[in-house]
Amino acid sequence: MFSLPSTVQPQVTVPLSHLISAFHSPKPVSVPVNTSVSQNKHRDVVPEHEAPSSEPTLNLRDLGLSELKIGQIDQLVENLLPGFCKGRSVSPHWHTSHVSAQSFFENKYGHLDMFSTLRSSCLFRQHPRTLQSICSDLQAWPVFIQSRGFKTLKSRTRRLQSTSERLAETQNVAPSFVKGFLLRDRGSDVENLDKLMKTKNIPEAHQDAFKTGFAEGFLKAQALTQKTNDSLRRTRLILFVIVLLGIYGLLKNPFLSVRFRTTTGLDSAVDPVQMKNVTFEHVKGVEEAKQELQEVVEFLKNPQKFTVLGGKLPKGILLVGPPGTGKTLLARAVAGEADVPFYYASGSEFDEMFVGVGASRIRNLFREAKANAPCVIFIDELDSVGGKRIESPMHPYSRQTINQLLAEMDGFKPNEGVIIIGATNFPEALDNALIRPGRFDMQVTVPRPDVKGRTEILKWYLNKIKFDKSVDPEIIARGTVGFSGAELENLVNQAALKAAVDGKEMVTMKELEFSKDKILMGPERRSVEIDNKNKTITAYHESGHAVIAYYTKDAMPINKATIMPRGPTLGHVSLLPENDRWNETRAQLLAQMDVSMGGRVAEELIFGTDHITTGASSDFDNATKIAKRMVTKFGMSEKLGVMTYSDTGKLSPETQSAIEQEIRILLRESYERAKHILKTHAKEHKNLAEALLTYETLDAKEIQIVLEGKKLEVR
Ligand SMILES: Nc1ncnc2c1ncn2[C@@H]1O[C@H](COP(=O)(O)OP(=O)(O)OP(=O)(O)O)[C@@H](O)[C@H]1O
Ligand SMILES: [Zn+2]
Repeated sequence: MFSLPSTVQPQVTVPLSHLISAFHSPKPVSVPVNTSVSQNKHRDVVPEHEAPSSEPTLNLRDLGLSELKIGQIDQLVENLLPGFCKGRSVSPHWHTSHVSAQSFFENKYGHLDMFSTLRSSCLFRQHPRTLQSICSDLQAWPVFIQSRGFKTLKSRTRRLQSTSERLAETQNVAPSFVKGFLLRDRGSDVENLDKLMKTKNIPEAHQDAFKTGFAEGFLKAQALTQKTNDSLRRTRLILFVIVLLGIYGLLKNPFLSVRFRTTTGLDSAVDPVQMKNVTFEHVKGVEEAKQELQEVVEFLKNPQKFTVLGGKLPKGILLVGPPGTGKTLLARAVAGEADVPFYYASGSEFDEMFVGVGASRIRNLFREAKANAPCVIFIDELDSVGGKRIESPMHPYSRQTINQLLAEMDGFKPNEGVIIIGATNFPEALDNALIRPGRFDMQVTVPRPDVKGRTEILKWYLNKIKFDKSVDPEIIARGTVGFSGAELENLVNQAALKAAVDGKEMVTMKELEFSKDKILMGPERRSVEIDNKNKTITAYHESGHAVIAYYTKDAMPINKATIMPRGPTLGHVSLLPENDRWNETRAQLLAQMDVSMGGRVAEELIFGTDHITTGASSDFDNATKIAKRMVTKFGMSEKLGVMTYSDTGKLSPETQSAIEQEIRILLRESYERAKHILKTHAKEHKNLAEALLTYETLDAKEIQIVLEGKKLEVR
């Protein structure tokens, strides 16, 4: 009899299938009745199961456990693996002596298919844990299949062996027996068990304990193995998930994804956009460019019409102009007018560190475009892909990319209906091969808008917001020389924001002027505390500029004077050209110099030579630049004649000193003229300075009222 004291420690292990076989042995010798009944039943129903089993079948007697009762085994199992036996009774339909693995794969190969393990591991754990189901589970583990799980068994044995050894020592059981049992052939091991009991003269009284220990050890080992295998499965599952995540992450990696996208043709650069909503109507102030592009639109609308007549249109059009002047907008408008797909690509997208990636993207782009002709391909920042083919460590494969672009452009016929529009701010940086006939052979300049263009652009964007009737876009346009379309759009937007912040319902000239100054000179610095003395100096300085501008015939009309600090300045006077000046006369240049001098002259006249300030430095910069250009570039000096002096550093010392002298004379004469005007109009100067101290900012009309000696209406 197995007595199952809970203190008995596990000692050795045998394959569970042996134990199962033992339960259902067809040769019960001294097995109690209840066991033999179920075994007989089993034999009656499925006798064929026993014969083909390749697994050594052992019975309780073989194991020396013939006196072990089912109830005892249950109790043992329940003690060691609580819950395993819950509700278990020897199932009447548990009739197999050969325990098959869960799948064909396992039966065939002797180990688990990793994927099926992962798929089914959860389900397994949810099965009712009858001994049979546990056995089935355990059966699947290679360690329990003697013929195939040798390695695992050995390693596991080693682990258990060490436990057994320790226990054997403490319980006076020879370690050699344990080793022998585990490592040798099962049949002889079982014999050894019986023999050992005899040879070691284990007393009868201890034999039960020995057997119980034997069985308990087996079951504990099963539990241990199950745990190990569970955690092994879990680890495998976690590893599998990590590997999957890793693969996903790698594909998301820019380098790999670029390769992936390009090789699969999924590059985002080749997604066309239908440009119906953008037309020439949306592009203002660049009439010439629009006219030149009109014929391209006609061609895209009806390519056959052109080819029938033998006409040949350029393959590539190069839009050249400063940033923000509407090149992209124009290209979109071409596609929109013709109602064809628009393929946008930025040159920098092709500028790849990796060999072949840029070239491959170009190939993809052209392949897609040709398949969807007629269409427009727009390559922004063409200089970054089509720059001169220099060897640079920064762009090691740029040569390949340009060559690919050239090859693609040569690769389709003019009548295929694909128009390539490139845009650049630096046409001089482009590779010569790109701009020869047959490639980008048509150049369209998109300049900064003139005053008329600026007015149109301002009107266009003003119409998108609420603005007061008093707003005169032309005045703003006159004060925004050199602004691009994008900057004008920004100006209107900033004015709208300012009006909203101030709680106004409409945008007025004030907000527009405000945002113009902000863009030109930086934000207002209202928080800056300027003392009265400095405020007074600034007021006289600024009104000095204004008075000179007002009384000098060729000076530009005044737009505004202010002593409000903004950006790096404490105040300023803005002048408005009536029109964009394409040329300037000598008188106009001298007038500009005089106006610049006005600030310092005012300081000197009002506060004395000892109290002049540093505030005039930028005025002198400006005046000196004009004087220098008059002498060295415009041939406006009698002494130095009609000659240009580009690199003054390389000139002879005599010429250099002659130039310097001429510049100095021009500046001194200018200073004297300014002084004369301010002395003559000292009263007006004073009135204007006081008005500025009172009102901070005065517009053109108010300045005129003050200078005419009239009283300003209280604001
Ligand atoms: N002539 C214009 N008419 C109307 N809007 C314009 C004009 N020029 C620029 N804009 C506005 O400025 C925005 C930017 O212009 P766009 O991108 O076309 O300039 P770009 O010349 O292509 O600049 P970049 O050289 O920096 O690429 C446009 O979306 C448009 O809102
Ligand atoms: Zn000044």
